[in-house]
Amino acid sequence: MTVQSAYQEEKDRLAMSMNEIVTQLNEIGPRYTGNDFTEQMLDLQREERKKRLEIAQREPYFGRIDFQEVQTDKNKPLYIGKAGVAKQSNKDELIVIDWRAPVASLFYSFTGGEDTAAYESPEGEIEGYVHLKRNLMVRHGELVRMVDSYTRGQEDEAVTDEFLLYRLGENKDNKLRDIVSTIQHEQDQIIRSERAKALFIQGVAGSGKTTVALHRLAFLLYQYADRMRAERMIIFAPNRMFLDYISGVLPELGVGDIQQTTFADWALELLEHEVSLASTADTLNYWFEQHRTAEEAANSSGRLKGSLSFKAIVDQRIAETADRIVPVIPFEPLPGLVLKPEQMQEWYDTDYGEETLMKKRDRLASRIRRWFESELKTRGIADKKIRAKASAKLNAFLKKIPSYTATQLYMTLFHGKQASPEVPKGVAAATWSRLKEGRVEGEDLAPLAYIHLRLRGLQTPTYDHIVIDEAQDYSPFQLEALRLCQTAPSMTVLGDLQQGIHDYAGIQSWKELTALFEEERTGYFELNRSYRSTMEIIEFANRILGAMGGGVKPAVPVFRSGDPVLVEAIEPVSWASGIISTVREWQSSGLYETISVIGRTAGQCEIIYEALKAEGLEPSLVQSKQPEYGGGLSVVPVYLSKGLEFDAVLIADADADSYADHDAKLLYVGCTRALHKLKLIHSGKLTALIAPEQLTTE
Ligand SMILES: Nc1ncnc2c1ncn2[C@@H]1O[C@H](COP(=O)(O)OP(=O)(O)OP(=O)(O)O)[C@@H](O)[C@H]1O
Repeated sequence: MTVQSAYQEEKDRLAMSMNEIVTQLNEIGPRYTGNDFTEQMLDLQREERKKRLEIAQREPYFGRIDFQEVQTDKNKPLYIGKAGVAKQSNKDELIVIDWRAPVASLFYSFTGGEDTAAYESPEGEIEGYVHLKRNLMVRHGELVRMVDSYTRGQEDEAVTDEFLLYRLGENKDNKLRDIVSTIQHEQDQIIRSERAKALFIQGVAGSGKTTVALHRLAFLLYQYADRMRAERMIIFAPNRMFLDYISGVLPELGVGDIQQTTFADWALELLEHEVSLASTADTLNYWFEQHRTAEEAANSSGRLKGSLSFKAIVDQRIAETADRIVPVIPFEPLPGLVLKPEQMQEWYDTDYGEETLMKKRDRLASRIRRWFESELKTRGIADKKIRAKASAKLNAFLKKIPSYTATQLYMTLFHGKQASPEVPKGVAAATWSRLKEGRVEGEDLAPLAYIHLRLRGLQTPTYDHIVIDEAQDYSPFQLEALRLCQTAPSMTVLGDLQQGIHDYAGIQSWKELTALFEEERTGYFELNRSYRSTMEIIEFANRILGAMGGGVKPAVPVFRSGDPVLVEAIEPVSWASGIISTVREWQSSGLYETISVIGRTAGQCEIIYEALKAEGLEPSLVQSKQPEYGGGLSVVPVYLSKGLEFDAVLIADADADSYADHDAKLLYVGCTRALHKLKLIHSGKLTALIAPEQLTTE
């Protein structure tokens, strides 16, 4: 078949598909507004279907794979799209196959060659031959691009990356996008991994971790539709701006209603805002606005409070409290009327089985009260004075049964008779003085959430699946708290140790987190290919990490070449004008949609922001509490740039003063935000993290 006839064939097929989709859409009637429950349910189903069809209408499919099962001689073209569509007249005939369907996995897993390929169907493995793998790009109902990445019998039998490279070369706006049309095999394996596991993903910068996790949620909801619900899934991300940045992906995949939050917001809500959080900006200022040493990070109170040894201290305190719940002395409200401790113990042990500690405590107290009322009634005690005296005794007795909120129990660790000797005095004093005023630091939230869950449990249903992004910044204790929110682990935990810039709170090795789960319930994947940046940028960034040592695996770039990375010395007096002229040049080139000037500190970013604004360049300044990221031209402190990406990045201060030897991860994060263009300027001595041979100038 010639290219022209193949193109015509695809155009005809597209016209047929669009026609079918539009017809089906038009047949969906208006919304039902009455009170009939069955009709309401049917209306919801119709709405669901409408949403899927609208997704299909925007882009019916993006790929085609021709597959011939070994037992047959029929070679079937399968069209893969974001939402499956069956023919109205024959529901068994799929005009579009949902990308999450088992057979669609062939589109992602097939890497070329004449051998048979296979996919797992509910009936077992299906084997066959792939004849064609074709990428199709449809925009506004028109076929705009067609690339064959594999044709059986042609000389080069490996699947080519041409379409992927085309997609990677595109500019980015202010939102992360879905990647269904170009999911790579190693990413697909993670997306389609089984549900009942804690999956850990170590992925280099730009390897698609965030994107993959979001696609995995969409896959799980499709594959386990009978067991998992979007509203019982939750995503933890580092800050609200990041949540805004990723907010477009799930709706585009037809998934809504998944909770998206930060650990701090989640914990504060769980604690019913019993405490308030000292400003996160203060914490960031403390760690990033001045130089801090690795020793300071290692000895930080955050590391201590996130550790399993601190959890052991908390567990011990909970156990001591549990031991004190059932009274060891008899209750005697009236002479001769005795409730024995053995009886209370029996109620406690047998009647309230799996309840949480404080719920058991409350039930025991109610049971004692009921016993008291019924005994008084049986004995016919009506004398008001006697009753009042007995009631006073009851209240005094019940008061002695310990009752705590999470904060109250936590506070006992730091002050007073029961203070833990294992908590260093300075940490105890600082924590206590904050707690007294109802304030906590981020580091207190994991223990508090954990205590709350042990004392009172989760008010909402347990989570079917938990996603934790940037998990290298999580402590083992945080994960232990989240573990209590599930009946069995089903998690996707992703991060990059090389970007672990919050080392005053996070982990040093994945083992610290994986060890919390049974081995057979744990999966570990590595993503080493980086899709975001050009080869030049990745190679440059890898050298920075080389200076860090520690045997970290370098990122492997996709073969996408771009401009060389520029490092430019500039006179201090020309620093601001240098930044302005670079931004102007990039803007006027028309090549880049998103441009970021990345500074080392928030203070420096403010200066840059003002300078750009004075020139009428309309930048936005990214700050720690920001709820949204607007794209365009932005000025970002390096420690807030994590997770984001920009077409062009200017590192504004690559000086030795700004980036000392132990700041390699910070500089690495900054550089790996760039897709196509990276430039670094320095007005003082260049940071030693950049080797002399890395220097290229325009
Ligand atoms: N298979 C793919 N096809 C096309 N683009 C991809 C693919 N995988 C990743 N990308 C793109 O690479 C970029 C980085 O993805 P993402 O932000 O998910 O990576 P990450 O590993 O979370 O990065 P980081 O840790 O640096 O924040 C995004 O623009 C994403 O769309």
